[in-house]
Amino acid sequence: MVELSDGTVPAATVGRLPYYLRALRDLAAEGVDLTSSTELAERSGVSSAQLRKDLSYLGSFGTRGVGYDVESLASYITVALGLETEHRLAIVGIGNLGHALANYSGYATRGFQVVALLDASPDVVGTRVAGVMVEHVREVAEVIERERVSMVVLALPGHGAQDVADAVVGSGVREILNFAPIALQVPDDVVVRSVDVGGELQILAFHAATRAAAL
Ligand SMILES: NC(=O)c1ccc[n+]([C@@H]2O[C@H](COP(=O)([O-])OP(=O)(O)OC[C@H]3O[C@@H](n4cnc5c(N)ncnc54)[C@H](O)[C@@H]3O)[C@@H](O)[C@H]2O)c1
Repeated sequence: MVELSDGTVPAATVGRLPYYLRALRDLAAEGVDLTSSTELAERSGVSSAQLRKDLSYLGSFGTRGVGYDVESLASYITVALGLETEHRLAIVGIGNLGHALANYSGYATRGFQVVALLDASPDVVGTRVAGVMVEHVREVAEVIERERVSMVVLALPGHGAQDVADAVVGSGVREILNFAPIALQVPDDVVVRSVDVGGELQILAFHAATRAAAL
């Protein structure tokens, strides 16, 4: 039994596990049964020392001179990440971003299913996106209960996001992926992961500026 939630596994390690899992699944799809830390690290975009350290937090894996068993390590990480049971997602805010997220086809293979879409606009409510009917955000609590939603993605403007987050948390959801440009206030037992493409691009711009300054 792996316990990732008790703080014994560093957050940065947890953040890299999905990359290891994806690399392992690619290897399995290619018919590879055994892999080395060098190969798995290379495919995951980390050093092999980092990979070995990360995996050491989860337990003891691999046989010296033989490598890692692809299937069993993938299963172990799948369990560690809580992906052996499917997570049911709701997306709130079905504009440009919400449409793109709803239509993303990669959820199923990674343990997720989009079961509910919500918006506030009459232009969108009642339409179907990726096969799911968009419902009004005022019904978010009922929808979460009916569809047994376990995670919510917020893709609405910043000004409405806190109210929606409060309703979502009030309905029992403890994991939120936030694209709205605000820092959400949530209780301590709620995990919010915020995505900021603009911020990531600014970091790349910093590296570009640093490289240019060094020339
Ligand atoms: N974090 C990132 O990297 C990133 C990237 C792109 C967009 N965004 C943010 O994501 C949000 C959506 O962007 P977009 O381009 O899809 O905008 P958009 O205007 O196309 O869509 C926003 C949608 O949210 C709906 N909405 C507004 N208030 C709502 C409420 N209270 N409850 C439910 N739905 C509501 C609108 O009706 C609309 O359909 C914006 O806040 C934007 O800043 C973030």
